[in-house]
Amino acid sequence: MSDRRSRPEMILEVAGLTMRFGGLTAVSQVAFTACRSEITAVIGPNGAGKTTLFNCITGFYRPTSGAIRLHRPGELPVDLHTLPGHRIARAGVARTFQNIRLFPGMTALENLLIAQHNKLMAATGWGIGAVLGLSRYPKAEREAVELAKRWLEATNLLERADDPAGALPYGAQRRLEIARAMCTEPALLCLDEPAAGLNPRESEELARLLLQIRAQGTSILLIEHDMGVVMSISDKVVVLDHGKLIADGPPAAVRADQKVIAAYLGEGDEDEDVPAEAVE
Ligand SMILES: Nc1ncnc2c1ncn2[C@@H]1O[C@H](COP(=O)(O)OP(=O)(O)OP(=O)(O)O)[C@@H](O)[C@H]1O
Repeated sequence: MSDRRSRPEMILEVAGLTMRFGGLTAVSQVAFTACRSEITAVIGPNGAGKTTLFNCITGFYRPTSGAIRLHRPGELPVDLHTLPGHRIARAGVARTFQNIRLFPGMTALENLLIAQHNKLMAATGWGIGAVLGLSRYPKAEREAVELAKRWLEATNLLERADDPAGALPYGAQRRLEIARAMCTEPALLCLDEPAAGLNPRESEELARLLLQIRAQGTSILLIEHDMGVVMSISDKVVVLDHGKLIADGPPAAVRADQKVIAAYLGEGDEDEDVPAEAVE
């Protein structure tokens, strides 16, 4: 009998993924893998299909064809391409968005507790346990607050725990979004342009945070235009151009790839050139 357990090193497998919008093929036959406890970056010029790929992985779009599988150690692979978004989140995939989507009127701490709503509801036995006086809620609530505080500390936001999320500076809101995603204790954290709008100091702080998240065992899939961040922290870089995968490998190899250079030069956007200084 064949052993269908996941290979230990792989967390995400994308195979023959295609997404069409009417006559437009935004993602075409894309295939790559992301490894456990690694940072995998997805880069490419504007319109290359990065966000569409992310939306397929996180369940916002149902791909036209192909497969996306989550491999967790010792478990059967999960076919993410067949699941709705909330089931994908429950399977262990968390995401942040290009545009910040916090609850601005709630405090930073409350935003992190909301992220743990499912866990807290389960602790009440979805209400039934509470009626019977069997609720494990107080303990679960204490643990949820502990976890939230741990991530507020990791993101340097502990002092702002009671401030409304909407009152935080932009860079702090970006970090809070990551903290919120981490409070769901994901196996795979998907980040859509987390460095967008950050100043160089904030980008460095973000890079350190992502390395810390990787060090504690969470795998990261990252769409990012900031090549300084991508090249300095990624274990692997996947490059899309016009919906197709054109390169896939370690940062230094990808940066030297002629197809990648041509794709970025073709775009004529100085900001997005793959910078020489970003590669050690
Ligand atoms: N919902 C949609 N309906 C129709 N076309 C779409 C939709 N979403 C994306 N597209 C098209 O698919 C292509 C890929 O877009 P996508 O946003 O995935 O690229 P991207 O690499 O994320 O770009 P950027 O770096 O500018 O964010 C583009 O031509 C875009 O116009």
